[in-house]
Order: sequence, then C-alpha cells, then structure tokens
Amino acid sequence: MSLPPLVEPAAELTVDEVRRYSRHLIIPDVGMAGQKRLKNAKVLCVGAGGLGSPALLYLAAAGVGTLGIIDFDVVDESNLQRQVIHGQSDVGRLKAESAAASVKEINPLIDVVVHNVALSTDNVMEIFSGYDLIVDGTDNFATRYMVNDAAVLLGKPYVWGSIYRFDGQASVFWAEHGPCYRCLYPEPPPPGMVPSCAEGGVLGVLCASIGSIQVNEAIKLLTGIGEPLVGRLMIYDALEMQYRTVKVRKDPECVLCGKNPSVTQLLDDYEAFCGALSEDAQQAVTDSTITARELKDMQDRGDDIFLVDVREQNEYEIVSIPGATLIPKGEFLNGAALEKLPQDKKIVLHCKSGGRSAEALAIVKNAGFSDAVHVGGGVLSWVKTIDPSLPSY
Ligand SMILES: Nc1ncnc2c1ncn2[C@@H]1O[C@H](COP(=O)(O)OP(=O)(O)OP(=O)(O)O)[C@@H](O)[C@H]1O
Repeated sequence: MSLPPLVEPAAELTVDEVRRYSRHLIIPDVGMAGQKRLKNAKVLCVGAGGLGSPALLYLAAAGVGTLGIIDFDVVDESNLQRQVIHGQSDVGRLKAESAAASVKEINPLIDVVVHNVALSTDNVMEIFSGYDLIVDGTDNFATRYMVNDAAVLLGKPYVWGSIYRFDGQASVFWAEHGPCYRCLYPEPPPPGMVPSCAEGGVLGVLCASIGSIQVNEAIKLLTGIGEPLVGRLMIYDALEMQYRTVKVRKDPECVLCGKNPSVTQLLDDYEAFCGALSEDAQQAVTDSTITARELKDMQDRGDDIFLVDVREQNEYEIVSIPGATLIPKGEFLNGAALEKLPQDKKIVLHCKSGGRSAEALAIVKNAGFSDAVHVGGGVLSWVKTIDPSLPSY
C-alpha cells in the first residue's frame, strides 16, 4: 500500500541545499519535490539512545527541516558502545544537548529543537502536536504505549523500532491507514517477563540496522514514495542474517483505534499500566527489602545466609557480590530453583537493580521461605555503596 506524501513541499531549496542534497535530487523518486518535502518536515525522535543515535544522524543528514530531540537522561559510559551520536567527552552531558550538537555539526542547515525532559502524559500531546511524524527510539513499554496512544489521538504516524541482543523489529503504526501498536500488542507483557537491553544486552551495530530502517520509513512517509511498513512488522535476525516481514492486521476490537474504542484519552499512569512490579512482587518486597549495606553487615557478622544472584551467567561474570550463588530468574519461574535453596538458611536474593529479584522473592515466599529478603538496588547498589572499585554495567 503506497500512501500520499505526509507534508507539502517547501517553496524552494537554497543553492547550498541543492549542493548538499544533490545525491538525493538525482534519484527520480525523491527529486526536487521530495527534498522540498523533507525540508518542510517536522520529525520528533523520542530518545537519543541506541535507536535514536543513528535515527537522528540520518534524519539530519537527509535534510529533515525541523528535527526534535527529546531525552531526559545523561550520557553514560556504557552508552558509548552503541549510542554513536555521543562521544567520550559527552559522558555526563544531557543526551538531548549532546545529540543536538552532533546533529548540527552534520547539518547546520536544519533547525534542531531540544526537549530536555521526560516525555510524559503532561507534555506528550503538546510536544507531539508540533511534529508531523514520531520516530520512537525508547526502550520501555510505558513510553511506547504512551507514544502510541498520543500518536493515535493526534492522527500522527508512529515509526517504531525495538532491539534486543541480535534481534530487531520495526513497524509503522498509523491508525488512519492501518494498525496501531495496541493492535499488535494489546497488553503490555507481565512485568519482568521481557528483559530490557540493560538486562540482556544488545549488539551495538543492531541499533544502526533498525534505526536506519526507521529513518527509511520516515523518509518514505514524508515524501510519499515506496511501500511503508504500515500493517507489516519487519523482523530482523542479525545472527542468521534474515529479514522477513509479517502482516499485522488492524484489530476491529482495538480499545484505542477499533470500532468502539474505550480508550479515548491518555491513560493517567502508563507506568502503572505496564506494572512496574506485579502485585505479588510488590507485596513480597514490602518489609522484605534490605540495603546493600545491610547485606554487608550480615556477611561481616557471619549470619547464616544463602545469597542468590538471580541474573544471567554473563552478567554474573561482569560483576558479582562476593559469596553469591548464581541461579537465574528463569529457574524460579519454572520451579527448578526451589530445590537448590537450603531450608535452614535465610535466603537473600539480588539482581542488577532489584526488579528481577523482587519477582523471584514473590515465588520464594510463596514456596514457604517466609523470612527471605531481596537487596534493593541490587548489585549496582553494592558497587556504589560497598565497593566502587568494581565495574557497573
Ligand atoms: N519517557 C521518555 N522520555 C524521554 N526519553 C526517554 C523516555 N524513555 C526513554 N527515554 C530515552 O530513550 C533512550 C533509550 O536508549 P537505550 O535503549 O539505548 O537505553 P539507555 O537507557 O540509554 O541504556 P541502558 O538501558 O542500557 O542503560 C534513553 O536515552 C532514554 O533516556
């Protein structure tokens, strides 16, 4: 399905612009009209991280006339393996500022708008209303559902991408012409079931593969060329080197874009909708959370504890708390872990930052280990407060 161009062409290109974009101008499908449309386009990239980095670089280089960048975070050293819009000297700097500086260096002819804020229900409608199209480079379900809902309510196309280890996905959600994100994923996954890149890792170059596909889709939509990924999900396996697309149908029962929508405005709280922690886990951690310092005191006193690290082997090899036994969370979910826990010791669980250990704690408590606890903040908190000489990730 081809679609009409999303934006009208600008009146003209300057001499500098003609020189800069000449390799676009000589492609018949793009040509002068297409490049003028790009000049008139206003695109917002949500997140200047893994996907946002290549997306912003290529959107800027392509001559998208107004480029919005929204991110609330600062550049961390662990970002540099994939977030190529930032450099070593940007560590600690606001990502939106750092990304804007790179983008302006690549193309001083475009306007860059910096939003140094977290996109939230309070600002998303106002911010989105200034743009023609949204490119999503974020990494969390709460933001994705919010971006989707706002895009549907405002009638804007939403170019989505997702990455994990060697696998990537991309699609274009645009309720006026096809499905929305909720048609594909009506419910967020149960908390803790889908590991994030921070938990499971991501091959840096995968960001370029998926981020550039997102830009390709944006350019097609803005200029009205080609077959956009509306109603199709692109699935990429970098290890097998396979791309395939599967059809995604609009769900007539979709609560947001279906025939009788029950969601007609933004939700109050997308974090709650996506459940920071399951109810069981929330219940379990109440009164059963200790700090890294308390764990250290227990160890120094020689308390009879059994410390379990519920992360994955790779994470354990990067950094671990002395004395911890590795039993990955999956073994708690399938029950195998319970046989490995001693009945006569106090069970202390930890993970990277406390989410997975909270889920495991609920299972352990339900199995009868009533005095089990978990370490709030996980190994990251241990590194920060007990042994800063250890690496964090
Ligand atoms: N609601 C939001 N508003 C603005 N920016 C957001 C929002 N949610 C996520 N982001 C940004 O999107 C980017 C996503 O990047 P990426 O997936 O590479 O993860 P990261 O948070 O930088 O790294 P890691 O999770 O490995 O520590 C981050 O820079 C993050 O700050």
